[in-house]
Amino acid sequence: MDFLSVKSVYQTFPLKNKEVVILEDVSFDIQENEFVSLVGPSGCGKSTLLRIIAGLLKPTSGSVFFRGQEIKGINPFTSMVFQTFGLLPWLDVTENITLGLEARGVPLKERLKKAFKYIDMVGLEGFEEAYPRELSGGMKQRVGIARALVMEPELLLMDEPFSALDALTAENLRSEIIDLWESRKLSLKSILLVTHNIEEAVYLSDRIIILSTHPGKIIADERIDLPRPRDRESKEFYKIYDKIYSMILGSSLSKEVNPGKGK
Ligand SMILES: Nc1ncnc2c1ncn2[C@@H]1O[C@H](COP(=O)(O)OP(=O)(O)OP(=O)(O)O)[C@@H](O)[C@H]1O
Repeated sequence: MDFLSVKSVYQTFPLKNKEVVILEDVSFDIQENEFVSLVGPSGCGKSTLLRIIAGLLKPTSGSVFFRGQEIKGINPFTSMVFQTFGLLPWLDVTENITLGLEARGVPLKERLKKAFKYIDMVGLEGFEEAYPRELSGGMKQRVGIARALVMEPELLLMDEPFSALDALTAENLRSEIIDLWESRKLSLKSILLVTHNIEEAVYLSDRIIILSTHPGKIIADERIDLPRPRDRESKEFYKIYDKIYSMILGSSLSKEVNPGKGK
């Protein structure tokens, strides 16, 4: 049985009195212990697809299954990390992290115990009572990651989590996420990452799924078999990078040259 299965998902949105197809017949599976990235041109529907998997958006048609069970409503096996962190400015670090647990009805003592565990794990000790405005971008994203992990998801959904950070901070957080995921100490089994950054996708993923745009359709599903930790300078790394890059470029160029194609 597949860990996560997305089956024949279509999504349309209204635009100027017309229904525009954003996602067309999107189907793929993710297995346990896989790190999968979703890449594709801007506007191809990557974030929409994450929201559908999280159960925040009901697709126009099609379904999402988790371990064979159809997800109707919020997907309790997932939590999400956002590009712009999504923190509530009037809550401190601990309160931001425990908000979801509170909504689940977890008692205060247990909420705090779990929050402190994940605050430690993401390296935010000493900042328990800090407010988002007092934190750097990297620290805000650490709160975002702790807030997602404290829900003990089996599948972590990450929507461009590193793209608002400076290069060095992004690099540190990438390594830490890989270490956390590889440690297998958490309930976390698999990660689905949305990214524009092809190098990041090749560095992190077991598989890269490429979406075309207008409408968003899967055009490739590439397995990355390079051993970890990966060497960005290696010939093999470059080869895969080039291949993914050409596929994305090819799909957006063919749409510019022949915009009616695929409709
Ligand atoms: N709720 C909505 N109502 C109408 N249109 C929407 C809605 N949500 C998304 N869209 C449209 O759907 C398309 C896909 O958006 P989405 O954010 O999923 O793309 P994306 O691939 O994540 O883009 P980017 O890489 O730029 O973040 C866009 O054209 C967007 O304007």
